[in-house]
Amino acid sequence: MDFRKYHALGNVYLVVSPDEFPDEPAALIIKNICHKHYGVASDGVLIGPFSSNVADFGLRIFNPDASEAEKSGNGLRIFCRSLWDQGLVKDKPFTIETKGGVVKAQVSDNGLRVDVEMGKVSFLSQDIPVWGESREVLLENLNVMSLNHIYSAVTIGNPHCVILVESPTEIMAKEFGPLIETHPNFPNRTNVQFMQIIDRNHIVIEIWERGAGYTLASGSSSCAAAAVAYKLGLCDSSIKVMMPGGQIDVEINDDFRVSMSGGVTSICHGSISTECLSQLFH
Ligand SMILES: N[C@@H](CCC[C@H](N)C(=O)O)C(=O)O
Repeated sequence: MDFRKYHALGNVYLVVSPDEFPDEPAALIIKNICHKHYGVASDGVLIGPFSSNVADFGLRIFNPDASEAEKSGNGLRIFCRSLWDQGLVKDKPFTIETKGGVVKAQVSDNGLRVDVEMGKVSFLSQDIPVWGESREVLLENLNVMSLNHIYSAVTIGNPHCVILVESPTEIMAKEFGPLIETHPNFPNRTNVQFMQIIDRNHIVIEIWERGAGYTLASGSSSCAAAAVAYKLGLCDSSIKVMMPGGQIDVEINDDFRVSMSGGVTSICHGSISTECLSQLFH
């Protein structure tokens, strides 16, 4: 199975052609591919381009636990870069269909930078989803390990739970992230961000990703956290999101449509052996 490996600020994805998957991708194969010891080491697998009736290209996004994500910001930027590397796009805007909606993207700086209009965020419980009556989920209480967290929830196609803290740490994300990801409030599980407001245009986040665990950066998490900061009146509409892996620039317009811009780096191309794909290691 041939793959292209990229990272976006340390968030690693493999891009694989749909031709490599004549059937529905098996969970074992996705898990093996992503495994850091038994596979190629990746935060997810991007399968595409598919043909699409509503966009220029179609994309499916898989987490390392083999769950399918509706959207991924870094995944999308990486997929755009792989299209550019294959000569399928140039420097003009184009569209991509994901399970979480159609996005518009543009590659620039000789493939090194990609901008994506990620779509409109919603804070409504039924859209995210979060259990309970219909409401915008802003500054609610979440009790985890006898500690009360104040969280806001948002979807940009995939679900996010943003928690305001004074100083986010990796330990915080790793300790509380898995418990919040699977908290009964979130029927589809959730991505989790611990967010510090630096000033009106800068935030810091630490991330725990649904189905992937601790990651150095996340595009949809950046958009979600920035949208919450803007919604709560803590930041302006132009926000630099700083993560352990680097920075993503997010713009939010008046009707909460969110765009992001950031770097993508090619790591390698390769081929995964059949024996690696099919053995049960874990
Ligand atoms: N790394 C991603 C998010 C990938 C999907 C996520 N784990 C989910 O299940 O929603 C990003 O850059 O957005």
